[in-house]
Amino acid sequence: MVWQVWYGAGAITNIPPTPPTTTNDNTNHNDSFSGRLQQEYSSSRRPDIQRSVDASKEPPDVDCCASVALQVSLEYGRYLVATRDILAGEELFREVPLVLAPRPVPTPACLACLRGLVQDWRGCEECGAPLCWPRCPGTLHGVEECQSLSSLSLSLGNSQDLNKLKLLNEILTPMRTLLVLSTEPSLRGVVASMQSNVGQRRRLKVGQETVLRVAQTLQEDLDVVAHILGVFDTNAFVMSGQGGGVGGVGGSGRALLPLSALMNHNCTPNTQHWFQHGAIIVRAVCDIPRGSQVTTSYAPTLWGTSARAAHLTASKLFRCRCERCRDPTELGSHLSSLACRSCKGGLMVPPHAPGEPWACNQCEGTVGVGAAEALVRGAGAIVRGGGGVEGNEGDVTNLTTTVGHLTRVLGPTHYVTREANYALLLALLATPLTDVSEGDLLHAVGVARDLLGVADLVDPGLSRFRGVLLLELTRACAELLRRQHIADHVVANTMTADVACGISELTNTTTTPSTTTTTPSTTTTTPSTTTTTTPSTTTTTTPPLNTTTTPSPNTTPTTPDTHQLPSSSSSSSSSHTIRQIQPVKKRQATPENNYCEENNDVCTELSDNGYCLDTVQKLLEAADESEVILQFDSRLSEVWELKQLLHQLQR
Ligand SMILES: C[S@@+](CC[C@H](N)C(=O)[O-])C[C@H]1O[C@@H](n2cnc3c(N)ncnc32)[C@H](O)[C@@H]1O
Repeated sequence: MVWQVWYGAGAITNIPPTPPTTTNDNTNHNDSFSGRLQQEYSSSRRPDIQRSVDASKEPPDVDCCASVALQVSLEYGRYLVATRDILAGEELFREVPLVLAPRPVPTPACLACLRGLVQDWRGCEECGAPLCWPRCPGTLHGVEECQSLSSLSLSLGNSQDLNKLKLLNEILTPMRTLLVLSTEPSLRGVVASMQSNVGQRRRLKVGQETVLRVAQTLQEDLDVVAHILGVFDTNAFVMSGQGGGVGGVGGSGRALLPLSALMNHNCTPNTQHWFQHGAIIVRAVCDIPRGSQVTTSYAPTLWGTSARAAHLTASKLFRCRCERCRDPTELGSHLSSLACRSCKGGLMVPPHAPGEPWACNQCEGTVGVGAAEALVRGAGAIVRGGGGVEGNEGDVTNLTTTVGHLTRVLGPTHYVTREANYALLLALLATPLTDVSEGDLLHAVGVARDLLGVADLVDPGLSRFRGVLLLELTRACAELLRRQHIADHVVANTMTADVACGISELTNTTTTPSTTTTTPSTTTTTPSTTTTTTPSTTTTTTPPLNTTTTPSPNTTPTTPDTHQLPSSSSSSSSSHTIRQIQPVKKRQATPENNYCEENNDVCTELSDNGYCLDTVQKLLEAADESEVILQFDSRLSEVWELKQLLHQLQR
């Protein structure tokens, strides 16, 4: 049974409070609504604290879900565990947001649908706040909010003042939360119990200026505002318009999802989430044994350990100690390792203990921390520079050059190189594949295979990253197959090793592929990965390129990417035309005319169109898998197009 949480009707109100992670704050109760909320918030953090910690020994008490239950520990706070053996692909629950608010950025978003606006936006006739058009069908900008904003006299009227826009987006988070709680008082306990890390934030001065500014503007209690802003920064999910996001309109904002927020972090998570029809859908990506934590990743899974740690300590104020973080090789993916300068092919692996030198895994070479960090910082300039990744997500030429630079500076396995390679893969296959050169298709096959190897290690199972990679690999292979056959080039021994390898890779993505990819445009040495399990993530956002893990004290943690899996947000293409398969003369499969050599077998059966049925079948199986993974994804239609093409080849 899938647990659905729809607030306002049968909402959960029995979530125990957060265990103590901070000392108590000064409280200053009064009779105002905010005072009452603060009172509940404070009481939930005092007498109940001990109880909630003791409750960790009790059976889980989230009562309405058959699959997950709540547990509490001093190390992790509250977290969800599986109450039974859960299978990969099972949906765990769906939840609609309690509150949806724009991201606290200095750019205008329509307050009704949260769609980003170009500079020339229209103001709401009543309060002047940004709307995409006066009758936007989005439902988020209600009468009460409009009245509250009018009373604040922010004089927004089509403002280009970035500070004003930022302030507006900032105040909307507490304003909307307080409005929801005033109409649904039963939910106050839920919000009050959510972890806000408010004590640590105050000590570290994280976001304190924002708290002050927002509290003053709203004339609300400082502690209440601090709690709500802390709750959002600690718990909110970025909800994007993909799949009919906000208000059914398609904007993107921060969503407060109290149940989903109980999933703790792991750098190799066992769930994945999507947004569809305004709700989050949480699904297992791999089997989750009974009693295990149900986890998500708060940082892009493709990022290296230091980048993830910097993000987690700055925005979520904790240090992750998962298996991947403790392993300098990152489960064999070597996403943080650097190319050794002393030997060919060796990798400089980060030390176990901070401050120790990095050591080559093949020769005796070592490099000091300072030099290693300088190399990574240098890569930042490449990524952000004129021809880098940022702003050039779709530019094959620039990305090819960037990948070359990064491969030389950092090595082929480093996460920054692989992120650039991922961007390149998407760019290569973004145009209709019939227009992509054979060389680029072959290169895409090599990159996709390499990244699938990484995914197998750090983001395995039915993760979106893996789904997208499977889709791209299968699309490229299907096009190569179709094209080679049409061109009548496919005879014994003429098929290139890359195509053979690419197609055979589809049949078994856990087999470590050969390490060299011959690229027509560039030559990339694909890193060999030592392990064989699956998965992936994707981000086109440039990760932090420093290795420090200290939170910067004076900055508001950027939660925009809270809980956002490395999303290959750039969907690589919107429409792919499927060409009618050209009739080709039927050939007989013989050892001399054998285009199934990649399977180490003679092609025994051909379709009426002359395609090897074995190969098409394997491509179809890979497409089926990506269909399961991308079931809720905006790229699902591309999987269907691919399958349509493969069915044509099969006939
Ligand atoms: C979204 S909340 C998760 C629910 C939270 N544990 C609670 O009790 O409400 C995020 C916070 O949980 C804690 N947390 C999450 N994952 C963790 C992990 N792997 N190790 C330690 N703390 C973790 C951190 O304090 C983090 O700021």
